Amino acid sequence: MSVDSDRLTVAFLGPLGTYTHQAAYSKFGSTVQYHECATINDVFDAVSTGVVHAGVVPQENSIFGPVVETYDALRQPNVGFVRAEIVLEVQHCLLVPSGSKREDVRFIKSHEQALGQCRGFLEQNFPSATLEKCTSTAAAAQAVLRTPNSAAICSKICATVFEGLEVLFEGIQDRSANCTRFYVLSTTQDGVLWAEPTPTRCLVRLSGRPISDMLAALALPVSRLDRRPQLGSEVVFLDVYFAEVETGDLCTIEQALQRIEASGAKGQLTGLW
Ligand SMILES: O=C(O)C(=O)C[C@]1(C(=O)O)C=C[C@@H](O)C=C1
Repeated sequence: MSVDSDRLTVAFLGPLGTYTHQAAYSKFGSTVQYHECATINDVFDAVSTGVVHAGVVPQENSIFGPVVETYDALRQPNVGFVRAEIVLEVQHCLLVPSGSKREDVRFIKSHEQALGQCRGFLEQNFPSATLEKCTSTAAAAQAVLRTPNSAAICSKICATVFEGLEVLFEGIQDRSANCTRFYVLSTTQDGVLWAEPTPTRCLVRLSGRPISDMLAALALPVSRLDRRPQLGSEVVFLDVYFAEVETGDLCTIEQALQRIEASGAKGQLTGLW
């Protein structure tokens, strides 16, 4: 779908102030129209139903690893097609209602990923606090304003977005270098204005045969491999694999997909960027 950038609509995991929002802004800037979603699944829904032209979802963090909700969504056919990636540096802060002190904090809220990235800090500084998962870091910041004795792990930006919050600790993730990688989705593979003109990488979803057989049939350089349990199967430990492959050449990819089908497995191109 080819549209002018001022008419382009981009879904992201909201509310304003999430890292996903910052990642989306770093790619699309101020001219597009942003569409805030409450969950990662809602971003996939907005993309697959054509409500928006593009969607941004977190895919992997350098401390805590793959974002499970994103891979779970990618197991289904036609949920969106990856057309770009964004890498964002993530420096987490602990935000509290203005005037609160460290000893007031009994509940710490955040996205599961951010809680995981700050595990060491939390164990050391707040060993008896109750950790509460929220749909995003900015949703956690919003919730802190309604919940006494709570704090949120989120971006410093949330102290500006939501009035009444202040930064108690800064740079609290377990390693100072911390990056999250995001996938940018479009509804289909075709005609995307913002996609790379010459792709160098693709994402292939593989299922149905042992992974060693499927990789042998693929016979292309794989730079990362993720797996999740297969949906709707009665067989235990049957997985769907996601291979990032180091080629953007459609003819080469098509031939690899034919080899995979011939081996009795299923292969679907799920991204090209
Ligand atoms: O909650 C947010 O701010 C998000 O954008 C989600 C998310 C994630 O799921 O990985 C993104 C980046 C950070 O690593 C932590 C959380």
